[in-house]
Amino acid sequence: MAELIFFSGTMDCGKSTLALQMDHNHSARGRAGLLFSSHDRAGESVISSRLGLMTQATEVRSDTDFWEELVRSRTHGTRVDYLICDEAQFYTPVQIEQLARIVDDMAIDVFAFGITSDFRTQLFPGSRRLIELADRTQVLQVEALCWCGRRATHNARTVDGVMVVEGEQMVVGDVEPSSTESDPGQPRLTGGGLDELDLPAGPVIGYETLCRRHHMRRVTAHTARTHAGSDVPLPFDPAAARL
Ligand SMILES: Nc1ncnc2c1ncn2[C@@H]1O[C@H](COP(=O)(O)OP(=O)(O)O)[C@@H](O)[C@H]1O
Ligand SMILES: Cc1cn([C@H]2C[C@H](O)[C@@H](COP(=O)(O)O)O2)c(=O)[nH]c1=O
Repeated sequence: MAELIFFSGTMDCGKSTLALQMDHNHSARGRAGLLFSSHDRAGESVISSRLGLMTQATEVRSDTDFWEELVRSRTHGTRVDYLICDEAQFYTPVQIEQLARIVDDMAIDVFAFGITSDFRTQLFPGSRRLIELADRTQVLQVEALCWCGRRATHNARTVDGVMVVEGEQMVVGDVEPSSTESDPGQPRLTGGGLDELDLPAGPVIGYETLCRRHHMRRVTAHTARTHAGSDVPLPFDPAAARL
C-alpha cells in the first residue's frame, strides 16, 4: 500500500541526507523515483545535503501542480514508483493535497522532508497540511543539539547575530557554525530578497537550532558566550536551566 510519509525535524538534522539515501536505496532495488525540492540553499533544482551530496531535482514553484506533473510523466511512458519531496515546508497546502491524492489514486509512495515550524515556532502551512494528511510523520533520529547540549527542537533566526522573532516567514539561509562570530559567507538580505552577491548591503541572516527553553528565552550560543565572558548574569535563573 502506497504511503505519504512526512520526515520532519529541525534544520540541520539530516533530512536532505535521508532524502538522498532513500532515493538511492529505492532506485538500487529497481524502483523509479522523481525528485523535487524548493528553494534549496545550494540553488534551484537541486537537493543538497551538508554531508556533500547533491542531486538534480525538479524545482517546485507556487504554480507547480504535482498531479499534472505525474499525469504528464506517465503519458510519456515514464514509470514512477515514488516521489522524494525535499523542503516540503515551502509547498502550498494545495500541493500537499495533490501529493496525498497521488498516493491514493496512483499508488505512488510520497516521501516528504521538511521542517515543521518557522523561527517564530509557528507551523509552515505546507508542514501543517502534511501533519494533517500524512499516513505517518516520522521525526528524524539524528538530533540537532542546542548549544546547552539538550536536544534542539526549535529553529531560531538571527539578524546580524541577534535573535529575532518577527519578519518574513521564508528567508533561505543556513545554520551558523557556533564557533564563528560573524561569517562573511552567510547570506545577507537586500531589498526584501536574498542576494549573496551583494554582501555589504544588508544584514546577515542566520539560523540556529535551540531547545525550547533557550528559544523562548532567546538565548543563542552567541548570547550565552557573551554573558559567560562577563559579570552580567544570564537573563534567566541558571539553576532552573539545569532542570
Ligand atoms: N562535517 C561533517 N561530518 C559529519 N557529519 C556532518 C558534517 N557536516 C554535517 N553533518 C551531518 O549532516 C547533518 C545535516 O544534514 P542535512 O541533510 O544537510 O540536514 P537538513 O536537510 O536536515 O538541514 C548534520 O546534522 C550532521 O549530522
Ligand atoms: C526556520 C526557518 C527556516 N527557513 C529556511 C532556511 C533554509 O533555507 C530552509 C530549511 O532548510 P534545512 O535544509 O532544513 O536546513 O528553510 C525559513 O525560510 N524560515 C524559517 O523560519
